[in-house]
Amino acid sequence: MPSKNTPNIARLGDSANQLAIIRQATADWQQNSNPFTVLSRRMATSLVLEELIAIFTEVLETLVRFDQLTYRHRIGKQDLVFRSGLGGQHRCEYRLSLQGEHYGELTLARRHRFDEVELTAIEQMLAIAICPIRNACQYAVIEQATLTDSLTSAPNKRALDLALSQACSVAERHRENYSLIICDLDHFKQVNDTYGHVIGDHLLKAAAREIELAVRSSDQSYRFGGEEFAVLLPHTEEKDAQVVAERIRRRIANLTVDCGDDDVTVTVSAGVATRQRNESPEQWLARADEALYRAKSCGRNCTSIASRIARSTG
Ligand SMILES: Nc1nc2c(ncn2[C@@H]2O[C@H](COP(=O)(O)OP(=O)(O)OP(=O)(O)O)[C@@H](O)[C@H]2O)c(=O)[nH]1
Repeated sequence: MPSKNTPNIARLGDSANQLAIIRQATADWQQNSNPFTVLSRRMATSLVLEELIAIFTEVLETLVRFDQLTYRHRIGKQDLVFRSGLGGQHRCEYRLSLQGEHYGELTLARRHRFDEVELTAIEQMLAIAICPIRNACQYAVIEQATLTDSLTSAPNKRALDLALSQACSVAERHRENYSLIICDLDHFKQVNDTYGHVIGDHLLKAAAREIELAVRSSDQSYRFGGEEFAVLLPHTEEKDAQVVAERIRRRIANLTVDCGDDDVTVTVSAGVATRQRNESPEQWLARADEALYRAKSCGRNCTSIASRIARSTG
């Protein structure tokens, strides 16, 4: 049953004439080539910030000439910069905000000044674009949150799953070496039991930071379980990944968290697996896990390398 605010065909009347009017109005709106209508129509088609900025740039260009458009925004840890064209010495800059929230900066540049009419046109276009841009920014925040561990701010298990399957495709296509390290803090239950969960959480955050500091910026670390971390290393063969795992292990062994009377320390065990040809993300992860299990069995605070599995090619 439609609510009292929902326009429905019955309330508009049953006449074929009224239906025709609605259909014609929709067709007019869809075919209208006025840049403002085109912009509002096209901006409603995406929730992806980069696509919206590309649409905005394309439609604005039909109205105002400019040499460069730059949009910048920071969402969480991510700096977004979208740029098209080459710059000029005259600029107009807009700080995009709506209801007190900031949604990035937009800069237009060209070799000669923007006049009053052009500035008005740009501002009217921005007035249309701001709501879709706000929606895309909020969507990106939510999307980022679903990929981020809330305690350590490291990417989470879901992010690792996506990265592993992407790494498998790239590794297969380009015959690249990709390695995976799985690290698990040793006897972490004892830390929680002895010092409490707050200290346990501090230690987890500190361990995540140490792992991040131990790897190159092209590598990515993840918290993928309670006290389990993973590092994905592109273009890295087994022996180099082992060096990184050992560096992580030493950094964590040197880590202390001050808890008043005591300095709490922890060690980590690590398993290293370099992806084999035709290996699925699950098989790769399972081999890294098996290596970790071996490191735990060997007394912990050490690194173990995954066994290679011979595969039939037939
Ligand atoms: N403080 C804190 N503890 C967590 C969190 N997630 C998991 N844990 C704890 O991590 C501990 C993991 O314990 P186990 O799986 O028995 O492993 P362990 O004690 O580290 O032993 P080994 O892995 O065999 O060396 C459990 O006590 C969990 O409660 C968290 O977010 N915060």
